[in-house]
Amino acid sequence: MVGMEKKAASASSLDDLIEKAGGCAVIDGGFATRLETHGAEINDPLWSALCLIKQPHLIKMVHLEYLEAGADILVTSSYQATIPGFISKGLSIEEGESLLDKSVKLAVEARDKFWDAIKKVPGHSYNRALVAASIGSYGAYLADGSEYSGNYGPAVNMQKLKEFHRHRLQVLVEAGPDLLAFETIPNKLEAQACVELLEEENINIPSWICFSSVDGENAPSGESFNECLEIINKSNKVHAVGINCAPPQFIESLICKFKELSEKAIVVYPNSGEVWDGRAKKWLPSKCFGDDKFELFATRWRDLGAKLIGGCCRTTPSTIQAISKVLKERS
Ligand SMILES: C[S+](C)CC[C@H](N)C(=O)O
Ligand SMILES: N[C@@H](CCS)C(=O)O
Ligand SMILES: [Zn+2]
Repeated sequence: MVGMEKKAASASSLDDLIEKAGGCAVIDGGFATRLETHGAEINDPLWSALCLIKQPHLIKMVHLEYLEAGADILVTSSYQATIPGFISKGLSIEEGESLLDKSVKLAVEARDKFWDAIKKVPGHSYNRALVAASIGSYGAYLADGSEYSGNYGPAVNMQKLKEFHRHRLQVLVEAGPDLLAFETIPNKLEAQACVELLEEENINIPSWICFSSVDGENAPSGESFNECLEIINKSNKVHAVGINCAPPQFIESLICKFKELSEKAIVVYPNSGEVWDGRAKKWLPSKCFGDDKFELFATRWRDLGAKLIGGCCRTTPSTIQAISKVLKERS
C-alpha cells in the first residue's frame, strides 16, 4: 500500500510538469555536444563522462545553459558513466559511485540555482525543471558505436545486461533524480533487461525508455518496435517510451507507430540528422537540420501527440530555445 501511494505520487511529478508546460514538456539538447563547444576533450571511452572526473564545472554550466534556453527537463551527464568504465581509469568502486552521485547532484544544483533566481522574476514563463538521470545503453559503454547497431554479440545475454545496469541504476536512484532516462536502447533484449530491473529493484521514480533507430522503422537490431514495446507495455514502472538520437526525419512516422503500439506517453529527442562514425569517433558530415526546422518539427510532433520533446546529439541550447519558444508560445 505504501509502495502504491509512493508510485502514484511520483508518476504525477512528470504528469504535472507536462500539464504545467501546456501539454508538452521540453527536454534539453545534446549534452556532450555542448560540452565540446566549451572545449571539453571527450574523445575517450568514457566520452562525456570524462568531464565528471576532469571538468565538472563545465557540466553545471551546460545544464544552466539548457535551463536558460527553456528546458523543462535536464538529462544528467551519466550517459556513458559506469562503474567498470571508471575502474578502467584506475578509480575505485567507491570513487565511481561518487561520480555517478555527482552527475545527479550537479544537475540538481543547476536546477535549484536557476529556479531560485528565475522564480523571483515577475511574469517569467519557466517551469521548475525536473532532473532525469541518464542511463545509456550497454552499447554506449562499449564505445564502439553499437548503440546504433544493437549487435552485442552472442555472449551478451539477459543476465549480463542486468548485471551491467543494476549497480549504476541503484546508485543513480539513491542520488535522488526526479526521473530515469534510459537512452539509445538498440534492441529488445536490453529493453527487457531495463524493464525487469525496474521491477526487481522496485524503482518508484518515473522512467522513460528511448530507442535509437537507423532505418526509421525498427530498432537498430532490426527487431520491430512492435516486439520491443510489447515488453514495455506490460510494465507500470515505465511512464514514457520513444526515440532519441535518431535523425529528425524519422520522428513523425515513429510517433504514429508508437501511438498505435502503446498507450504510454511518447518522448522524442532526435539528433541533428548527422551520423556517428563509431570507429573514427566523429560525426560524419551529412544532412543536418537547423533550429528553424526543429521549430517546425516540434509543433508537428506535439500535434501528433508527443508529450516530451527535445534534442539529442549535435543539437544545442539554441535548438532548445527554438523548440521551447514554439511549444510555449514565448516571444
Ligand atoms: C551517442 S554516441 C555519439 C556516444 C559515444 C559513443 N558511445 C562512443 O563512445 O563512441
Ligand atoms: N544524453 C546524452 C545522449 C547521447 S546519445 C547526451 O546528450 O550527450
Ligand atoms: Zn545522442
